[in-house]
Amino acid sequence: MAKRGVKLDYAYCLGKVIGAQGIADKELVDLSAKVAQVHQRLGEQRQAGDLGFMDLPDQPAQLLETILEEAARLSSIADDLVVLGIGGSALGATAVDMALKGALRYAQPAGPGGMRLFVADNSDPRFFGSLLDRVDLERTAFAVISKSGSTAETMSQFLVVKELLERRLGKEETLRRLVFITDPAKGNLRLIAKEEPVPILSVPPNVGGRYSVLSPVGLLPLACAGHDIQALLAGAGAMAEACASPELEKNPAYMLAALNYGFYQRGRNVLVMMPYATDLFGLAQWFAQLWAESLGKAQSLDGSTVNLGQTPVAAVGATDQHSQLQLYMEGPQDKLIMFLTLGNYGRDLSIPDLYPRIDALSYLGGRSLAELVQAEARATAAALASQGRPSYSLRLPAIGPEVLGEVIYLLELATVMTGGLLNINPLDQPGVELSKKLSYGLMGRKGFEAEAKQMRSLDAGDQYLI
Ligand SMILES: O=P(O)(O)OC[C@H]1O[C@](O)(CO)[C@@H](O)[C@@H]1O
Repeated sequence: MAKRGVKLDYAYCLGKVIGAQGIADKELVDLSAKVAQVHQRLGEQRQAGDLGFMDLPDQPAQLLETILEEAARLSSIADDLVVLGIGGSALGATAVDMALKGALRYAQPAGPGGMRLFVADNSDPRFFGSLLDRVDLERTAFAVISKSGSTAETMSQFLVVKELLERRLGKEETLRRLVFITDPAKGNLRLIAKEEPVPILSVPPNVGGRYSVLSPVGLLPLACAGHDIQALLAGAGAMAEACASPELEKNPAYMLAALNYGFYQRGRNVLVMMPYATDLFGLAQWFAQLWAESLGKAQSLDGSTVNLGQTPVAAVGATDQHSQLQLYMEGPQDKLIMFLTLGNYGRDLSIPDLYPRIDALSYLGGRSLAELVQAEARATAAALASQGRPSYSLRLPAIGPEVLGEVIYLLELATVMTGGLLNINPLDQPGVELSKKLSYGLMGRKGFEAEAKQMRSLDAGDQYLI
């Protein structure tokens, strides 16, 4: 069995530790039976080819070769890679790049460590325009990532960039700076690539956007940025092995799902992911999409209206101890906290003892910042537990590609298991369609005249206060 580093500590979820708000032994037994049933269903779905994300740790060597070759080609002609993509086509690459290169990664010059990765996941012209102003177009490549090939934000950015590049560099040089990642058979990017020779990689059809970070969607940008994508996949593979058992007590993804589900049933409608590392904030944002789009559903699998879902919140420790913790400690008993802690920060700064006569400072002297932030993580979980407020911790030995692969796979499988426990479909997202269609109507897209009309009737009119 491959070596694994991530551990799940759930002591502060248990009734015997935190009292009546915690999960009792008997409940765990009941949850265990439910999990075993869903495990069987997931097995059938996997057999039917519906759970493509579970196969991503074991991708064909040939595909990885192709990804690495394309990354080498792009980095030979450009210093920066701009991803044009949104949602699941953006958040995974951001999460891993931010974790591995640091939240301040844009401040680093591009160099032997790989290309700088910019993820332009918004059609906001102020943001996108200033990004285009800052990069050197001659030394910038663009990865257009859209499974559907029709997402308005991504496709409009592509049109802007294509025209800009062509005007500046001509058609041939423009095409050299592009790569498409999309569905293997359909969509507008496929159509365009038939006419214009742009390299194109496929998103497996059975892998939805938010489960796609370990497919070319995440792997190509990450390889361009110089990250070890094989190590990322190896970590995911090790976690997949560790999550093979149908037994709750032997399967960390299932335990995570059971805890989230158990607490949701008890009215904990909010799940806060709070890594104690600024560089992991992108991971918390990636998880927010995974959890929200997968579990926020109107209908159960039997067709009845249920309107379920636990609201994910992305927080970061210790920063949000001084922003949100007051609410978590004393606000409604509707939250469950998932901490991510680090055994090793990869670097440390010792705190000098500059004022030995000031007690409120001298205790810090001789300690280190890693000791402080680790103590704060422990203290926050303990403080919450003392008020009967549950939390669990994913303990990461350090930040590295293997560990991130483990966490990604763990959370994806936990999400699908939670969907099974809730008896909803965690793989679709019907609720995002209406606003897309109404936007098409507003923007005058052919075929959406009815939506334009609907929009006029829905427009409530303006009621200004000032
Ligand atoms: O990759 P695409 O097709 O551009 O979709 C981007 C995102 O849009 C959504 O469909 C929701 O609007 C997500 O599920 C998806 O990750």
